[in-house]
Amino acid sequence: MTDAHTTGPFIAAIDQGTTSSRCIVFDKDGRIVSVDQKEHEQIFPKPGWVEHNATEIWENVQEVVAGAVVKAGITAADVKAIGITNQRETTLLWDKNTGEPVHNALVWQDTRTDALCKELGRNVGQDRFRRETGLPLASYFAGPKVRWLLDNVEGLRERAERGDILFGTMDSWVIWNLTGGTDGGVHVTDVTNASRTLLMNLHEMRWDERILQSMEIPAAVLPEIRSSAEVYGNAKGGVLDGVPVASALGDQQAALFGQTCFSEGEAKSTYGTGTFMLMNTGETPVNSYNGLLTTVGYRIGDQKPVYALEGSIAVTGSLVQWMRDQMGLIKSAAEIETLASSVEDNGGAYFVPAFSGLFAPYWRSDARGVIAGLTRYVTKAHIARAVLEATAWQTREITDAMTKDSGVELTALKVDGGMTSNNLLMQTLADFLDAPVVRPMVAETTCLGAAYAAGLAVGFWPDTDALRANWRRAAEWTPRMDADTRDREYKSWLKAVERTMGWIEDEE
Ligand SMILES: Nc1ncnc2c1ncn2[C@@H]1O[C@H](COP(=O)(O)OP(=O)(O)O)[C@@H](O)[C@H]1O
Ligand SMILES: O=P(O)(O)OC[C@H](O)CO
Repeated sequence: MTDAHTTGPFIAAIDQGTTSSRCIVFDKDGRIVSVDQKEHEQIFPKPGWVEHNATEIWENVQEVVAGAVVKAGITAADVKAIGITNQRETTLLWDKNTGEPVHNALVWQDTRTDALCKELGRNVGQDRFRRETGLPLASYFAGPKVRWLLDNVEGLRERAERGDILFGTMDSWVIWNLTGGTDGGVHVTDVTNASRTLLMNLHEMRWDERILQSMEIPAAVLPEIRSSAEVYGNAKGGVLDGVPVASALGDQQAALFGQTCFSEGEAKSTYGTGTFMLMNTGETPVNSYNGLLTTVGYRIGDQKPVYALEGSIAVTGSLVQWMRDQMGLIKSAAEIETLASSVEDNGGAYFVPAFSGLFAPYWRSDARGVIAGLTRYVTKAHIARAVLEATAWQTREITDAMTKDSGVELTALKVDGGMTSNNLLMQTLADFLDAPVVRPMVAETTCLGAAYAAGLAVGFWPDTDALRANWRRAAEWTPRMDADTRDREYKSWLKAVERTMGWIEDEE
């Protein structure tokens, strides 16, 4: 049901995430009117391989859109635009004549392209990729996943070269289906998603022909690159039939937008399955010399693109899930706070969750997880504490790199995402960063950002100043730890990180 104080019209945002798809309906003040959400299966065919069934995902998306619209008690006529946001880099190829995926989607966490990336590094050179795309050559990104599919699904390369196959990250897949699929669906992506493929020239916002050649990817499979806020087409069929599909942003860029980080130097960090900190660097891409990514923050219509520096951490909330599902040490994610709070400190234990190698600032695919400092004294409560500290220390490493690259000292950090409901974690974060941590009223900043971009595209909101006015602080944590303890603990953490490196040998 709609909130008693809200009247239409509304914007609907779809977030196709790593663990679930959700749809949220927002009103003009950026308040949530209704939410619907559904999880999808995580498929682990081999160690290091992670897949999603894209057909299941599209069915879930349709279900949650219908669910959110019904819960809001509205119809398509009340919805001015649909915004899309998505897990980034997750890669799908499908047949444009049948609409059938040719293989499960390869998820961003999947490491099967490690060897391919090493080979590309030797043949083409790391520097070329960094220079043209802003990214290090790593299995995280979409391009190598496309190449793997073309090389490993029988007959696929020929079909792709004939023009029968489409590539997309989840934004493209959802938009294509939403706008009609085999019946005239539009095949597009936005600049933020394209900037995560290792295939887009970051300076010119176009597919890079030389990189496509060296990756052996036919241009015929690629979607058109569009801005993050414009009408791509109208929804065809379903409960939102006829509503303009008016934004697409990778989920982390959407959170930057939803946190209204529209000025240079403003940053946010989102704590979900993984953690991603983005800092707005304005209209110029800033090169990173400290292990961060240079990426597109957003582009509104035909305005200039806005760039960002990003620190990506692969494993944060998923470590809590692992403690729950694989270790059985807690029954719910929230229980980690109770368990960790039952002890004063980590008891000397440090947990570096390098399950998919280490992302920023190291980019080491040969690293694997380590629990260091174990003695008989350590209990499961100390491990729970070390799990939470791992997220906070990894954030600290990224803020250090951001300061070095941008020259901007962190004065406060805007946070969002599922893990921010953990007060102990938020306090630990403020302690380790030695800076205040601030959470906004609407913690669903990813959907909010997609809604804001779609709303700007159709004139629902006039400009970014109107969006800023909606941002309100809900909670703040200030640092309490003394400098000596912080420095000593940080040194121990860094020592534990060293122990993770070089675990995987080349031939593995
Ligand atoms: N109270 C909590 N303490 C620690 N982690 C939590 C808590 N609640 C949820 N999480 C973690 O947050 C993640 C879910 O956050 P969410 O923002 O929905 O993630 P995503 O968008 O990546 O699916 C899960 O990995 C879960 O383990
Ligand atoms: O779906 P999330 O929130 O885990 O986000 C995943 C990121 O976009 C991966 O780059």
